[in-house]
Order: sequence, then C-alpha cells, then structure tokens
Amino acid sequence: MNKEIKKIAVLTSGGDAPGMNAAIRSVVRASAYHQLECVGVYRGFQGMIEGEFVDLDARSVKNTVNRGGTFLKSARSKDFMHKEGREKAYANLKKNNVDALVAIGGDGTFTGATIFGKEFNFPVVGIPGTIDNDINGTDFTIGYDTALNTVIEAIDKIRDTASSHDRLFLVEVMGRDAGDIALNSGIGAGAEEILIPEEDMGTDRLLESLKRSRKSGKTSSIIVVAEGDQIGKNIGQLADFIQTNLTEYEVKVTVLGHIQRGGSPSCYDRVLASRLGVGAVDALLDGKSHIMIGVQHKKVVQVPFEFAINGEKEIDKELIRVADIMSI
Ligand SMILES: Nc1ncnc2c1ncn2[C@@H]1O[C@H](COP(=O)(O)OP(=O)(O)O)[C@@H](O)[C@H]1O
Ligand SMILES: O=P(O)(O)OC[C@H]1O[C@](O)(COP(=O)(O)O)[C@@H](O)[C@@H]1O
Ligand SMILES: [Mg+2]
Repeated sequence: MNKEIKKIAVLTSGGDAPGMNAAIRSVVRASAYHQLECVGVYRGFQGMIEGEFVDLDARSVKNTVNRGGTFLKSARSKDFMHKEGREKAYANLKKNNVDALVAIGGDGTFTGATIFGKEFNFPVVGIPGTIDNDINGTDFTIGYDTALNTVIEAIDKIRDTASSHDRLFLVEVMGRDAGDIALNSGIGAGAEEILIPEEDMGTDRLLESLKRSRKSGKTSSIIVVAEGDQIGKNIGQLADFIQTNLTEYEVKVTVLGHIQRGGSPSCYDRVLASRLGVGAVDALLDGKSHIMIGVQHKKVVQVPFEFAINGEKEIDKELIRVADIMSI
C-alpha cells in the first residue's frame, strides 16, 4: 500500500455521461473505506486551475448513484492546454494537500491527464466516462449503455410515425469519431441502414440499397447516421440528396442531440462506475499512475493511458455483418 497517498482529488471532464455521479460516489466511498481524504474538483480541469474544491465524505454522495449528469459539473478547459494553466492547477492541488488525482472523462481528458501527470510527476488514474465508447482497452465506457437505451427508445417512437406515414427517417445519433452508438442502436432498433465514421458506404451504394428495400416491400425505413459519418454530407444535405434521387420516398430528419447524454444511468452503468471507482483507488494505493481502469471480458483491468488514447479501437465487423443481414 502506498502510504504517501492520504488525499485523493476526483473530477469529471469533457462531455458528461450518465453514471459519472456513480463513479464519483465510488471514488469517494472507496477513499473513505481506506481512510483516505477525498476532495471533489468542480468543472473538470478548469476548476483545478481556478481552485474550486469541495471536501467529500462517504455521506456527502448519498442519493447520487441514480442521478444523470455530474454534480461536480464538467467542462472543456482551453487553459489546461497551456503550461501556465496546468501550473496553476498543480499549485492548487499542492495547496489543498492532494496527493493523487482520479480523472473521469474521455480521450481528451486522458490526454490532458497524461501531460499533467508527467509534467509534475503527479499520480493520476483515469476512469472512462463518455457515451461514445471510443476508448481503447475497455469494452465499455460509463454512460454508453444508458445512451444506447435512450436512443432505441427514441427510434422506437420514430418508427411508429415512420410506418404510419410510409416515410424514410434519417436519425442522427452522437459519436464524434466513433460508430459504436450508431451501430448498436441501429441493430437494436432495426434500422435499414447505419452510417458510421469507420466505414464509408458511399452515396451510390446507399441509394441502391434503399431502392432494393423498396422493391422488397418495405414501405418505411430508418437510417441511423453517426454525427461523424464519412459520407461527406451533413444530415440535411444527405436528406436532400436522397429526396432528389428517390422521389418515391418522403424523407424526414431527426437529430437526437443531447437527450442522449442525459437521464438516470442504467443498472449496467451504475455497476460499471462503482467497479471502476474502486479499481481507481486500489490502483493508486498500489502505487500505480498514468493508467486507466477499464473492463475487459467482465474483469476490471489497468491500461496505460497511451494505449487507451492512441490504440486503434476497431469497429466490430461481426456487428456490421449482423446489421446487414437484419436489414435484408
Ligand atoms: N492535448 C491536451 N493537453 C492538455 N489538456 C487537454 C488536451 N486534450 C484535451 N485536454 C483537456 O481535456 C478536456 C476534455 O477533453 P474533451 O476532448 O473535450 O473531452 P473527453 O475527455 O470527453 O474526450 C479538454 O477540455 C482539455 O482541458
Ligand atoms: O456537448 P457538446 O460540447 O456539444 O459535444 C458533443 C460531443 O460530445 C459527445 O457527446 C461526447 O464526447 P466526449 O465524451 O469526447 O466529450 C460526442 O458524442 C459529441 O460529439
Ligand atoms: Mg472524447
């Protein structure tokens, strides 16, 4: 056990995700379990720079496991991208006698945490919290499962009206550079086509496929489009393009947007967050740093930040095949 660690700071950074509160709660309670002090930092790295800290004990995180968002708030901090900002942040950690940091966020957060940890030789452990599921070395990120359930609930409703009016709906889902939300929600909601950033289907193939669907007797269709898809058109342009080329369809667009980031976390996300928080405190006490705590094949694992950020997370080809077969 690392006796030098007596006080741990925890923060949430980047896009918020359902289950972040459960992860904070877990870090706080695991710290209390090991008789360590715990302090929360408001608004991610920006709050570290501005010295916005709050003492957190085991009871202070009651009624948080079920709440969406993050009570510590989140931010995207430009100041942390510069050395002067990070120096201020380090000075505030020292002033508050903090010995180690747990950063809950996505790839950007881990990039900042790596730079900071190395610059000041400061122990940092990450917990993957993002709806995008775009972190290498963990099968799931906190918030992803909840977001998927939110998306399929929404698409089920769109399907009702799509089929009543025989319409073609383009539904845009989140995932800046990652198709996990689109691919999995598309299969779960029975989409005809799924457009993801990892694969460029091309507009000609899309039109051909939609024509085939029509011929096979489909009267309404749902196309799930990841916001970062590579087809080279935004969702409005894509809708116009399909409408112009396939006049037999009546095309509508729904952008699901930030509803995907809200809501009470699913049981899966709450359990995942609880496990990863305990794993983060265990790792720090074990003298580990510059690692992310993730889950692989149901087991909690430790993954170097470099791998989590830079490793190529490939889209699951088997899922693409299943999606193709389901939309015959
Ligand atoms: N290269 C970097 N150097 C320092 N800080 C960074 C760097 N990249 C990201 N960060 C910090 O991490 C924050 C969160 O990253 P962002 O990409 O917005 O979200 P996420 O962590 O969810 O991917 C950024 O606002 C910034 O403060
Ligand atoms: O809330 P914002 O700033 O509009 O960001 C939207 C982005 O955040 C996400 O929801 C989550 O991304 P991060 O976890 O990398 O922040 C993306 O899917 C989406 O592109
Ligand atoms: Mg990110």
